[in-house]
Amino acid sequence: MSSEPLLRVENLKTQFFTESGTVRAVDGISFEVHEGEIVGLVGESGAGKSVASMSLMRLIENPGEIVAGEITYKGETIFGLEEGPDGELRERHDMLSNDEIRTRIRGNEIAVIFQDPMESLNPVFTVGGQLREFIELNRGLPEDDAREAAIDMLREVGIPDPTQRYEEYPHQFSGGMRQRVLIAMALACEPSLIIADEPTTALDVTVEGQILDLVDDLQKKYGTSFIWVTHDLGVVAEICDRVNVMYLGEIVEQATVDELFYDTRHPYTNALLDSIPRPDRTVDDLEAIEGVMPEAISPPSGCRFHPRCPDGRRVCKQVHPEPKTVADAGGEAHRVACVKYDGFDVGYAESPPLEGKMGNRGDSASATDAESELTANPAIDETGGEERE
Ligand SMILES: Nc1ncnc2c1ncn2[C@@H]1O[C@H](COP(=O)(O)OP(=O)(O)OP(=O)(O)O)[C@@H](O)[C@H]1O
Ligand code: NI
Repeated sequence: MSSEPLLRVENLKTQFFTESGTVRAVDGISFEVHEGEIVGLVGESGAGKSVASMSLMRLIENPGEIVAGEITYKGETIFGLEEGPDGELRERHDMLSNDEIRTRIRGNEIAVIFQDPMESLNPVFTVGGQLREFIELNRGLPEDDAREAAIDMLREVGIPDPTQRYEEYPHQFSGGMRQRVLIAMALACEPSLIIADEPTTALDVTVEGQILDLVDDLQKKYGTSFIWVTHDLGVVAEICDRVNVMYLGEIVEQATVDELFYDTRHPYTNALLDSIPRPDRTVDDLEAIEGVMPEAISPPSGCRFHPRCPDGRRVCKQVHPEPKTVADAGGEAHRVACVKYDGFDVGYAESPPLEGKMGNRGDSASATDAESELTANPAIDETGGEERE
């Protein structure tokens, strides 16, 4: 796409400075969101999806901090650093102030929908009252008009008898209906971008499907862009236009939805795909991804996925791959961070398979070499960091 993106994130790094060390929760991610598109952030628990989302709204709190990168929204700088006269990095002079972020950006320009509506809804006030107050505050409408707008929004998101439900309390709504209320609240100020952090994860599949359909309709009607955070590639397939696959704080694959599903490149994306339930497979056929994701506090050397990767070779332990464009589908770059692809040129083809991975792919030419070099225990890598099986 050639138009200026709505949101541009470049080399974003967000870290938490904890007693046990620095958690590199988001470690240099770059992506864009264009007007009117739904962009997925997908990955397992702990990949850094929520921290990335919160960073975009500058909602990271102590001991966390955005330490590098640039976030540009509609040409304005949400985050950016520059070198000061003493060589120290400091916030850029054109970076929006906390006040501007609070009054102009959050809610009005960029809204968020969280997984648990009960965290966003106050149990002691009526649903309608909360929505009305939100509209009063953010759109500056008088009470009666805000009430009417609130009822309209409830109707818009498919809540039956909105005038009556307006008077009810959050606990009187089902999970799906509460999630609809949050969508109404997010849409109330007609933001250009909505960040939805796993909003359907707690719902059953049927209700989830209904909410995804609703979002699809509303997206078309209002032209709102979305960042959709999920661990479920099934959800991605249903509503996203483009996808960023995250693993341990990094984006390992980035492509349009069609490219990602029909020309999957990264072994981690493949593993995620294999773990999606599909009608043509029984639960027994599902392949769980081997191993667990290591901690972001001491990520594995080289490619962070190498300890779990079926295609892992010795070079994967040594070289840390930055995403590279491997295909260009109609002007939409398909990027992947995996040295087994052309263009990385780090000798993947000649590199021996990692111990414990042999036999997976048939190439065992240097198996003995690999065995003698690596420790006998596949759970320990060269950096000394421990992984669990
Ligand atoms: N306040 C915090 N202090 C320390 N570490 C944190 C904090 N918040 C998040 N992290 C760490 O940052 C990393 C990324 O977490 P994040 O919540 O973004 O993951 P996620 O991809 O959203 O996972 P999930 O699917 O479980 O929501 C994790 O290692 C997490 O432990
Ligand atoms: Ni999360």
